[in-house]
Amino acid sequence: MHLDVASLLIAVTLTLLTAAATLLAVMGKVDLPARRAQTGIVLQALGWVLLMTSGLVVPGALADRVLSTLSMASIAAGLGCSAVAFDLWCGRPPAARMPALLAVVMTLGYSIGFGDYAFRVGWANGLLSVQLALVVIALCRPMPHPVGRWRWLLVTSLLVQTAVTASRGVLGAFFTELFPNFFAPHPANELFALATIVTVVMGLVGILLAHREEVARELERLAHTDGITGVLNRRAWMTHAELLAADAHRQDKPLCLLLLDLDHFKQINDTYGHETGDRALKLFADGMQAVGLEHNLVCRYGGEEFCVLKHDVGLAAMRAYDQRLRAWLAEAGPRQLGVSLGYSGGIALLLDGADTVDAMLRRADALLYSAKMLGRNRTLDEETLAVGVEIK
Ligand SMILES: Nc1nc2c(ncn2[C@@H]2O[C@H](COP(=O)(O)OP(=O)(O)OP(=O)(O)O)[C@@H](O)[C@H]2O)c(=O)[nH]1
Repeated sequence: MHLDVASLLIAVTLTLLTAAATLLAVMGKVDLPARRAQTGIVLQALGWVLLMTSGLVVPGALADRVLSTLSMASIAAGLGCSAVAFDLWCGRPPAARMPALLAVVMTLGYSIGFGDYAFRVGWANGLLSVQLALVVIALCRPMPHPVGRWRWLLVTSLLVQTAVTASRGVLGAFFTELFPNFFAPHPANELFALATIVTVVMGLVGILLAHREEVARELERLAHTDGITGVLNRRAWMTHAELLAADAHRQDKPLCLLLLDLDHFKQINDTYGHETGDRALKLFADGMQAVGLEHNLVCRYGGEEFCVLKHDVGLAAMRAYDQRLRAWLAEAGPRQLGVSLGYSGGIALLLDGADTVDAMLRRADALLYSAKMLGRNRTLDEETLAVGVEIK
């Protein structure tokens, strides 16, 4: 079977253009990592179109130099964008500086040394393979969160690309007479074109899988958190709380719950509008987390009610938390919102035996109700209520 290099290179370019068009068409409205991946593949496709066009002009002429240099710049920049996308999908801040620097240095060197064929082929392919190898290393490093098998698909695809690109660099730089031209019939060119088609397809599948995983992670996060305040919603909080209660029973450790309800919240909505009401809810949740120290499981329980659960701490620590929160709100409410925020609360401790989070919530709710009846802006617990004293 005879392989025709020109047709293979056209097939590479078409594959890349198809992959770029597919990513733009099927991903829809996307977040930052997917946008970077789209830009990456579009730039690589553009780079190949420019490379193919450079084959149509007089070799070594100015047009060849300009088209080839732009092509290298586009391919290297595309690789840099893809590297940023992979970092973000892996849950890491993107390390964009090194790929960008390599892309700039490679393009400049290529343009300056264009007249020397051996240099430019060795230089461009050498630095591109370093860029590829760095992406592979980044993908192989331990991840902050579990990632799917798309990682290994991309690693395999990039490793193949690294190997063929590096071999082209070595052949071009040191065995120049055996490797006359990118478009010439040569086994290395045929292998390069075939490997590129295969790796583009693998890369496309890897990118789509990584994007799908990111979307699934985001959906899960949204299902667990409250949209306005960013803290856990009641359902997700209950799941965690029940596990903590089971642990506390097993290890005979304290567990303490505080149920809070903003005072006269309807008035805030009515006076300043719902948007300010929403900002007040967010500020309140921020405060609950800011003063939390450790072991602080916060949720928006519903409407203007919040709940915090602390394990390994008793009544005194929860009372101290309540005081810190009141002090924080007294300062932050007027400053950030122009409104004073007050709340009533009820504290419940996990009791021995078969006590549950549900039962704790019921007890805390009864105390919260008493706090409202006593005039609001106070927190009650079973002890203070029994002796007729309340924290305020
Ligand atoms: N802005 C905003 N308001 C909300 C939200 N959820 C519930 N609310 C409002 O919270 C208010 C709760 O009103 P009430 O149950 O009368 O409670 P309150 O005014 O705080 O009175 P007390 O609890 O008795 O001190 C209602 O006006 C609800 O519309 C929300 O997500 N955003």
